[in-house]
Amino acid sequence: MRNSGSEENRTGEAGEGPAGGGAVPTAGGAVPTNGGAVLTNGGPVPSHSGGEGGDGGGFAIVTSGLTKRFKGGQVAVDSLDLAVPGGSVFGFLGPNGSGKTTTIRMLLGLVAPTAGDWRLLGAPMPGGAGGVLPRVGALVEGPAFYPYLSGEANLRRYDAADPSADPRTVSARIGYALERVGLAAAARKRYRAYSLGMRQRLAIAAALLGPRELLILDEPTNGLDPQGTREVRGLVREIAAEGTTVFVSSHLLAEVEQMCSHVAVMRTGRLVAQGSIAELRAGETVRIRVETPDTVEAAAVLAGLGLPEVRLGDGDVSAALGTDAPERVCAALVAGGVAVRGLAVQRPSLEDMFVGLTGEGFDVDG
Ligand SMILES: Nc1ncnc2c1ncn2[C@@H]1O[C@H](COP(=O)(O)OP(=O)(O)OP(=O)(O)O)[C@@H](O)[C@H]1O
Repeated sequence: MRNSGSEENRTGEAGEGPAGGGAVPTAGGAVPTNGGAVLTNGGPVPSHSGGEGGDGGGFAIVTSGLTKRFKGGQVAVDSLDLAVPGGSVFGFLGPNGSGKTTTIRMLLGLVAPTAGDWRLLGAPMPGGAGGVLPRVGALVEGPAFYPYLSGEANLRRYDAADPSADPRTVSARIGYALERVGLAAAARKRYRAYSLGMRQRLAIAAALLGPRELLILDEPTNGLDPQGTREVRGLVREIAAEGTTVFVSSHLLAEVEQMCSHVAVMRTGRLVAQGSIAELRAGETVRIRVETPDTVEAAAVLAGLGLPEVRLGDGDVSAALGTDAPERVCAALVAGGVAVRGLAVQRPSLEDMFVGLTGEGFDVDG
């Protein structure tokens, strides 16, 4: 998402136009169906792609060989095979410029792929867009909000631009969306008086103006202060807990680790890793570290328990824990007369795991 950092300036005074500058309304049926997209076949879509979105029984998004080469030859997305399980909170992780926004724009039919196939909620795209996009809420590049209108009035204007939205139910749907993002009490406040976090929550409300099985959010915390970031992360978790599949891009590893059940990692347009965080963690080495003045004795106890990779430090000893219970290790140390000053179970961070997977560091710039 590119709106949030600079939006503050654009909306500081009562301007005459919407604040999001050039944004495409992407909630539900407002997304162009892109019927004219030319696809070349990058390979068959996996057979497991036919499931429903939010029930956990299938894949909400599947791409096969999805590729975007811009005029001038730059390949922004290179033969991408994604499988986003229904019901997951799927973190789409990658440094700036790695192809996340281009992928999201292709998924929503906002830009035509050069090659490849994709399905949303089981429907082949772009042909199925008319039926599927009303079930998909999206936040990409930020909706255009008028600074001098209230949050509620902005949502009314936004909804009016969606041909699939039923005007008879607009009040109820807006009420629900504002309630859902915690802005009911601020519904009548002017947009320009909203904090950054409130603005972003309003943008998410715009994506929730209908019942959504899939929510696609492009860097929803970009440019937010810590409070706004917490608000948006909490909201994403709540929406996911209600059964909506959430596909959220981010360039922040720690954010994905906190918010997501699954992750895919992009680097210069290519997918370098994909899976559930639990799967990715399955191969990790958990270590136990004991702080003690009795390092030699402690090392002997750990070795006696059969723990591998015992390492002696200055005032501490560590070993690979495997599936052993830390309390058993603690009891053995105490029984062996070791003075235990501290005991810690150390799990590698997601960043450590990606370094292990990709053989290089993750360029975190946030
Ligand atoms: N319309 C375009 N024409 C030419 N090149 C483009 C266009 N849009 C994006 N690119 C290039 O494609 C690459 C991927 O950009 P993209 O915006 O998809 O990455 P990103 O991971 O979303 O990064 P960011 O978080 O900075 O938006 C970049 O090198 C970018 O400069």
